[in-house]
Amino acid sequence: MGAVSATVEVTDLTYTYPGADEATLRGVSLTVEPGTLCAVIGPNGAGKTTLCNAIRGFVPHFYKGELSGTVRVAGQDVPAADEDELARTVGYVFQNPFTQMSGITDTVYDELAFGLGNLGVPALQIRERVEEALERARIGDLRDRHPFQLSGGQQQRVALASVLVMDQPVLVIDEPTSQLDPRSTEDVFELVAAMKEAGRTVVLVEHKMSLVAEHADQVVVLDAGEVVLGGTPHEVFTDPRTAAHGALLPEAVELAAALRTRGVDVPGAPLTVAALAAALGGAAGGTAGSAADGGAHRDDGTVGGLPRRAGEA
Ligand SMILES: Nc1ncnc2c1ncn2[C@@H]1O[C@H](COP(=O)(O)OP(=O)(O)OP(=O)(O)O)[C@@H](O)[C@H]1O
Repeated sequence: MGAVSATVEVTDLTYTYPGADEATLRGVSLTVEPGTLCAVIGPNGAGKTTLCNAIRGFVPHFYKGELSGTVRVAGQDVPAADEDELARTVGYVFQNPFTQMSGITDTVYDELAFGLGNLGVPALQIRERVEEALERARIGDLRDRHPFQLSGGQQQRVALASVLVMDQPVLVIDEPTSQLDPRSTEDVFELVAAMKEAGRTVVLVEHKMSLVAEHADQVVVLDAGEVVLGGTPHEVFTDPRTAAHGALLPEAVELAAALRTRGVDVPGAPLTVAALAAALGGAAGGTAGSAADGGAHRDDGTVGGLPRRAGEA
């Protein structure tokens, strides 16, 4: 698949829902480079979903309201862009995979083919792309199942595969794992990581901060519609202002703080449990991945089933 690389650029974005007294987003600016993952975190009601909707054009195309500032994706001015054009550039996966199913297909295979058919992609190409997406999302065994008769975790993988198959360069993913068990959560993140490694630009809202610490290149903290902090996971999660703004912290950061208050010397600033274990001198899962990345890399020389980039350890 050959998704072109695309930058997401939000500049001084202020947005007010129709009829609302106050703006939900206030002067938000962020840049997400191609092939990187930006996690948007912050307390409930901070405006994270609204920001996702601004990047995929639902704000203001669908919700209307008043918007100022700019949102650009792959050079396109999102509020002015044609919706079909945007659909080719931005894929999205939201919390409830059930609502993302088209509702008019009888099999997972047809569900994946549906969007491509709408775009007028030739049948042979559709077949090739669907087969590839089934394989990458490791849902080949579900191909003949009805999309509505799958578990939540299976549906979320199908939702991600139906984005993967469209080959959009930008993905907006809003709390994809909130309804999933730990195993399905891991599966979904493996796929998200693989999409990033394949060069896609990812904007992710996620409340599980250990996953954010492991996968994000950049973390943006939203509070009451404003970007109050931003930086690498290390910068954001070691900054005391993050928790003060009502954002959650990775469990390893909480654990390290608790251990320190009990007089345990925890060297460095471990963000993942694996890194914490390594810092404490324990077994951190052998040699799979560095302590800093929490062992996200697999031992078989691939990342989520895709080859590692050249030069990657
Ligand atoms: N369609 C809408 N019309 C009017 N106000 C809305 C609409 N959708 C969201 N809001 C308001 O915008 C604010 C931000 O909501 P948003 O869902 O973007 O926050 P969030 O950070 O994603 O929250 P959560 O973590 O709870 O999902 C809230 O005050 C919410 O009530």
